[in-house]
Amino acid sequence: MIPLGGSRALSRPLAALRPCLARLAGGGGSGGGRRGSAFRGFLGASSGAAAAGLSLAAAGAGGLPSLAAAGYGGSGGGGPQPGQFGHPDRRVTDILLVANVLMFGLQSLTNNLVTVWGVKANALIHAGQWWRLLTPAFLHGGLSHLLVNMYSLNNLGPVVESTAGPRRMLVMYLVSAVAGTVASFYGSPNLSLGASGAIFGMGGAIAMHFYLNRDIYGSRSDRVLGSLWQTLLLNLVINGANPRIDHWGHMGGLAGGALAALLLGPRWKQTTLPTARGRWLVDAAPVPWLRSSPKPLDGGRGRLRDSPQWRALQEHVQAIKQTQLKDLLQEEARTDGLIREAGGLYMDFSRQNATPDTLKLLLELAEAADLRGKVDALFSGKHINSTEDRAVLHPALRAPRDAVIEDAGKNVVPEVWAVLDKIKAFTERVRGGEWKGVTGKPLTNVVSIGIGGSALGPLFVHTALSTEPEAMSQAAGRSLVFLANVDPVDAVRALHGLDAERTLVVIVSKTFTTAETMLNARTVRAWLTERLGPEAVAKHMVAVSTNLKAVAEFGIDPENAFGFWDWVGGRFSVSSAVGMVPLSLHYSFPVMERFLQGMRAMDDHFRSAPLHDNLPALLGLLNVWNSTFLGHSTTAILPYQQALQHFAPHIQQLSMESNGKGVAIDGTRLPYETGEIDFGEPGTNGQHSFYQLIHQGRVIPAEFIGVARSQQDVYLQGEKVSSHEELMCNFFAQPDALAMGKDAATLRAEGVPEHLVPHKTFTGNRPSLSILLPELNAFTLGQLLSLYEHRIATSGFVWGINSFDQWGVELGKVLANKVRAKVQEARSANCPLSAADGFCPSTVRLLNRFLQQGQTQAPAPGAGPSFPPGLKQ
Ligand SMILES: O=P(O)(O)OC[C@H]1O[C@](O)(CO)[C@@H](O)[C@@H]1O
Repeated sequence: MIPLGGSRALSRPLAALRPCLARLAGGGGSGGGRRGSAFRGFLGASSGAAAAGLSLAAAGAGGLPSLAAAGYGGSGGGGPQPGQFGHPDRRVTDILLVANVLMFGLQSLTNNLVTVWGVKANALIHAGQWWRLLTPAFLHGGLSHLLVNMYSLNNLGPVVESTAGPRRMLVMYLVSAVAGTVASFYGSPNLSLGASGAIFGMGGAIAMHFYLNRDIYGSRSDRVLGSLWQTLLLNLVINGANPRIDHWGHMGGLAGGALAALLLGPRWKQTTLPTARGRWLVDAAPVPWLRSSPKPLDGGRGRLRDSPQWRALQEHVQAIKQTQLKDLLQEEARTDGLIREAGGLYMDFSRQNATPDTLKLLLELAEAADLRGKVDALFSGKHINSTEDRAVLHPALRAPRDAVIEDAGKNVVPEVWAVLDKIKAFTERVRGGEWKGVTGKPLTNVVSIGIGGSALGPLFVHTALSTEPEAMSQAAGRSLVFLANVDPVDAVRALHGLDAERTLVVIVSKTFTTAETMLNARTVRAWLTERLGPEAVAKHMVAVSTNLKAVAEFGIDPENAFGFWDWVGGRFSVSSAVGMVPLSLHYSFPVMERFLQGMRAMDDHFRSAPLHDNLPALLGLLNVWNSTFLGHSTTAILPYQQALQHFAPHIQQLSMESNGKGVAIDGTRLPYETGEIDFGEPGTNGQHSFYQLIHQGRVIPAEFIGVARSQQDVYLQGEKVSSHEELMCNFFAQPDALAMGKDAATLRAEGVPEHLVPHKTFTGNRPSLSILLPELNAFTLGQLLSLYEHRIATSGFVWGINSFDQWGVELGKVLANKVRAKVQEARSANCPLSAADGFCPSTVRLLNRFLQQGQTQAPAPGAGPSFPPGLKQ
């Protein structure tokens, strides 16, 4: 709003208004009293509200995210865009725009009689002309005044309309308009007019909406609120001292809009509905009059598929299918655009079936899926593992001591460091020989019992560091083996030849109920106590678990247990005590601390780098591109580094248990496939095994991981290159072979016989990406692992699934319990199973054959364990 008087065109009708005002004010002539002087004041003013409106509009246009894209407003996920005049989702905004323009036309046509009739004039309002509380919001003091306000309305109106709906938006607009005039009426004696009070109200409504619904929007709320605050501040700095702006009107409008949004909503609450599946957002606005109907809680997945961003990528697939990598790879600029580096890790994805346009579209999809908000939710302890109502805070496991990361209002970092300190003290005592076995010998062998996430990650790290010079020297004279499978053969493999007197057993199980781990733990306990007596448990067995009660019941002193928390998923637990206890025993705590620091460095990068340069985010998006859009269901993980021998099996669990889901996070069936089949082997072994298929059979996107400096290199006299260089030559050759292929013409030119040409042809155009590490040590290993942890989370966030639960593993476990009971029954009754036992005919036959052929005998009561020969010596 501006005090009226800046326009010469208005001076005549205003002059006509003057006696009337003076009379109503009880003053005489033109100058008496407060109102008279104010009247003189505005006659000299100009339409200086322009800057005020413009700056707020800038926040609306540039700073505010597309709410529709977040899945909470508008239609089809795309939502009304400010510039799309005539879009059905911004009808009220358009009506208001037209109304203002028409009114301005009328002001001109009537030689400002309309202005005189409607302007805010305190004396006339006092006299009962109440319409003047609303009408000033539809009048303007000049063309520039109108244009700036309409620009602002065009930016902010659709945001309010998409979040609150058209009717509520209209009410808020009118309330803000009146609130602006009322504030001006009480605070300023000047005549004034303009839509900016109402437009400030739109800003207030947006701010209130994002504040009230910050649980739903996550970091998006913070960004919007931050942007609005900045705008307001800027406004005050630029225009605060400008007497030609009706600040009362602006502030009144702002407060009116905020209050209207507070009362009218929408105020979203997450809940379930008795009548529908999944979780819903229900509008709990205090004034129920204009409440919205419930919406499925989603963040975008179902609707993400219908979004313009998704459709754009689908259409883009056709364009990509017209391209050939052998041509694309000639483009220098494209190559530059598809290479990134962070923390010394170099990532080249120019051999993806992708162009910079693909990247742009994928980043837009990430925005539509609120990837940034979901990442922030992860790091800030929101319970994003909604089916288990748990936070997902594995980054807290490697956070610095002074970090603050909260779960349910409690900083978890001190607890993390309490356990790390305990691990450090314990492992130093064992490694230093202070902690001895029951026979007084130092404990130099470690057996780590655990399965899945309680084994695969630590095993991968153990192998990766076993040839790294420093770790190797720290591990001198020590051994570490992993016992995972319940197969007794695995127990023999792990224990055969071990000296019990020098062996420390670490039982690793998040739940401490996993059948395989607990049977193995009982087996190894029997193996130990048979040799060293029952007192061996106290000195030779420790545990890592979240279930310290079960640990105590097993017979392990809780003092010898290392806890972690339900906010650490099993497959994300390498950096907890799960990995830190056995690996620090073997490699020392300082080496493993560097591993944590490497993970932290990549966590920080993931959290803070823009998505465009964010390695894990880009990897995750490329996964979505390959698997969902291009239909490649498999990913090959191909480290050219024998030390990474167990990397692919760990990633297999990390990825497939996380993202192998059939329903979205709200329980609705997904309209697309998620997850990928991961497999891999180190090069060059894989080349002599399955590479045939990836070169000429199915198209399988490959991830090549190479290391510039080897942990151990050999360079023989007379060889052209060192052994590591020989290995790396393959690392560089294979991606090009996949991408470039070899065509029939080249083969013929080489004189290949015609009947062999089809067999020797390589179609090429097969996607891969290459990651190059400077070297493989504890730090870079941490970076690599964190890169893949976050890449997998990114894909899951975009797919709209819960990557942090694993209900799919339960059914088989339950059925195994039933089989166990029936096997025991059948053996003790010495009677075959039948259909009455509740199995299908096939299982009955298989089980009976097994019982017939198996040689297992239950031990006689009171007899010792029946150990196989491999465990007897
Ligand atoms: O650490 P725990 O509780 O023994 O579980 C082992 C593994 O079993 C699983 O629950 C799957 O069965 C994995 O998610 C987990 O890593």
